Amino acid sequence: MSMDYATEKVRENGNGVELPSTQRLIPFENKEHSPESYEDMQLDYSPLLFSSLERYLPPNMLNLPRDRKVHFLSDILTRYSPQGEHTRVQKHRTYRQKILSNYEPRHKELYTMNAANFFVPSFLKAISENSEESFRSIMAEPTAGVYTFEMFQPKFCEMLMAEVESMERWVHDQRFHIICPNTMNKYGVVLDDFGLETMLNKLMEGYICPLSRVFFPEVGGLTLDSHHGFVVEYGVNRDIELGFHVDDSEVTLNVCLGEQFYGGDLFFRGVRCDKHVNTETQSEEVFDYAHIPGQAVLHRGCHRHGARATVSGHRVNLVIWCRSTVFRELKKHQNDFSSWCGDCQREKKERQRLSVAATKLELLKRNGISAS
Ligand SMILES: O=C(O)CCC(=O)C(=O)O
Ligand SMILES: [Fe+2]
Repeated sequence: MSMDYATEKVRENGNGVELPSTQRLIPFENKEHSPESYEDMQLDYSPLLFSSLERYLPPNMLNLPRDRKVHFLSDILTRYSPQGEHTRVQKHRTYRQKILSNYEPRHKELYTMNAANFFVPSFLKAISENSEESFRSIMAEPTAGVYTFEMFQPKFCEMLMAEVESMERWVHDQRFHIICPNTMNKYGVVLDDFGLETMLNKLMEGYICPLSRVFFPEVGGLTLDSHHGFVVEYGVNRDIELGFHVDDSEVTLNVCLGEQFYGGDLFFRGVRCDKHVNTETQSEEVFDYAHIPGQAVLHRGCHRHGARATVSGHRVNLVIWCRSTVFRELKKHQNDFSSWCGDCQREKKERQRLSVAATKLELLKRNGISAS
């Protein structure tokens, strides 16, 4: 089975460049500082990016006026972006503005987080208790690192599907050319592009982060700071299946919204780091999951998976790829991921086994020598 990296179109070809030492962010997040909101400002990059980066400002800059901080951070971001990337960011901004100023939402209530109306009570209770015990009380972990639980109210799922239908009708009527959810799914919409970014960010911060902090701390679950939120659709005249891949995320939330369908099972095949992404699957890593409307699946982005053919009916899933800038940066400086990669773990065990064997042999030899 060959492996694909599912990516979001606009993130392809990102490169980094070295910054002059005079203009640097500090290497560790200042957790005591509460960042300001930049949502009301006209910016070249996501306002959320400015809020996340604020915690990395040199201490003497933290209390400067917002426009000074924006200036400093934009300068850094522009240096990081090769011209192509910068143009892409600008184009994407214009693209979103075009949608936002023309598309009339069908269910405005979806665009603001309303926990009591969105989530089922058991989920809300577990989140408010905020402990591993409370999370486990509403979850199953059918295979290591895959958590399933009831999350959304049926009304929310119906409204979101109706909203997506209305977005698609608008796209069709306007003959608007939309960006696909990612490089693999051709049917569906990027919810962030249609004005749901703020709501989905609240969903990530308030309702995914508490879980990822407990279940996925070693892959950036402690520091999720951005997301890519989209809906994918399968069935007749849509995508049929989804090939074997890893997500462009640290943690993925995948919720089946509906409707009626046969097939479409998710298949999981073990967690891997970039180096081992194409290695063989071990029998204990094989796990298949049948989607149930309203049920969420939470897994690491690097847990290799795909979706089997939806053989009849229509399947609609909400997918949120959650990312951590800090984790991605740290990953560049490491090469042993044995705390989560199945093959790094196997390699480490093998190294330990060889080392124990070598030590035993050495001891035997020494004993042999001293015995003679
Ligand atoms: O169709 C599904 O449920 C899987 C979707 C998925 O894996 C993805 O979009 O990354
Ligand atoms: Fe995926």
